[in-house]
Amino acid sequence: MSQLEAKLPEISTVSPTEGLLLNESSSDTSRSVARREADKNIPEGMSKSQWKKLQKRKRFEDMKQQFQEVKRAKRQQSRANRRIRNEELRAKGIDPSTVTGGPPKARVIDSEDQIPTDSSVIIDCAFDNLMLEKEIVSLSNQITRIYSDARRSKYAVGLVVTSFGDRLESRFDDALSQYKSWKTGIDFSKDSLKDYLESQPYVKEDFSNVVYLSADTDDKLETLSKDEVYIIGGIVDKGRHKNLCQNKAQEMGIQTRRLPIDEYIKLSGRKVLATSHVFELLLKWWEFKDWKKAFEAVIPQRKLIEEKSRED
Ligand SMILES: C[S@@+](CC[C@H](N)C(=O)[O-])C[C@H]1O[C@@H](n2cnc3c(N)ncnc32)[C@H](O)[C@@H]1O
Repeated sequence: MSQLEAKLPEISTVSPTEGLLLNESSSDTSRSVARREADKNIPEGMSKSQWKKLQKRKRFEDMKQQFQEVKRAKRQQSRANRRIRNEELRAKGIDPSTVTGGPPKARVIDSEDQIPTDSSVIIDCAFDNLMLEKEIVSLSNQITRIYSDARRSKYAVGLVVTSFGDRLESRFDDALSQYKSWKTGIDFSKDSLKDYLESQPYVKEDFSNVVYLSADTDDKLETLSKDEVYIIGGIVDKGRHKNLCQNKAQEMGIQTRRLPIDEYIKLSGRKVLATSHVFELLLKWWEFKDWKKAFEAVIPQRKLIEEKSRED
């Protein structure tokens, strides 16, 4: 057991929220004394309930930090255990990679190992005011997923989030603040899509090498090409805003393309995919240069049309 775990035995197996509850259910007397003491420090102009909320948030943050430290220590420990186990196996003449030890983990590829595609993907997040709070949370989680997929992918694409601000930025600041240390692999820009595109030397003045992806066009995206910029709408709207990105692209004079979804996904299913799925599909296309294989790798099997019925 690490020194830290010895110090914090009660939180090593609980989440920050549970940790908070656990903390709050400790001795009533000591808690109320501590609270009475804290109440004496209520800043002027702040109500008691605002002060209580602030204190609760502070306790939560402290607990979260302790929880993360324990998790980090556990990770280090399990890495050390694996090293020892591998050395023991090697000493017995066994190649550790041939011995199964749990599910394989996706490797984070060093960007130098990635094959450049010379293409970029922009996640256009200009739709903050059209989303519910829970949809903002969902979008922020999708962007986190996109970042991690981009880092794990064999192929490198330039990745930019435009119109980063408002509630989306607050959500990242409050709950996903580790994003500030993502030094490579993604850029967060406060610029609007138009300003960003106009400031990039690799974007042609007439936007002819830019493609906005939209489910609402008949034109199909046959292949991806180097030197092109692909835009994906950064929005979760559960189908409320049909044609939103299609219309925006048209107004900006940007061509639109749909994924060749009818060919590979059951027609009864929804044809509008989530932002993160579309990004993942683009990465997989670069890997396989084949939409069928890309769809198979990203979309749940039950949604894929069987090869036979497709031929029929
Ligand atoms: C959840 S969808 C947003 C739908 C939104 N109502 C719109 O107007 O695009 C997120 C984004 O993923 C991309 N997307 C989703 N399904 C697509 C498809 N079948 N073909 C091309 N792009 C798609 C689009 O860029 C879209 O803006």
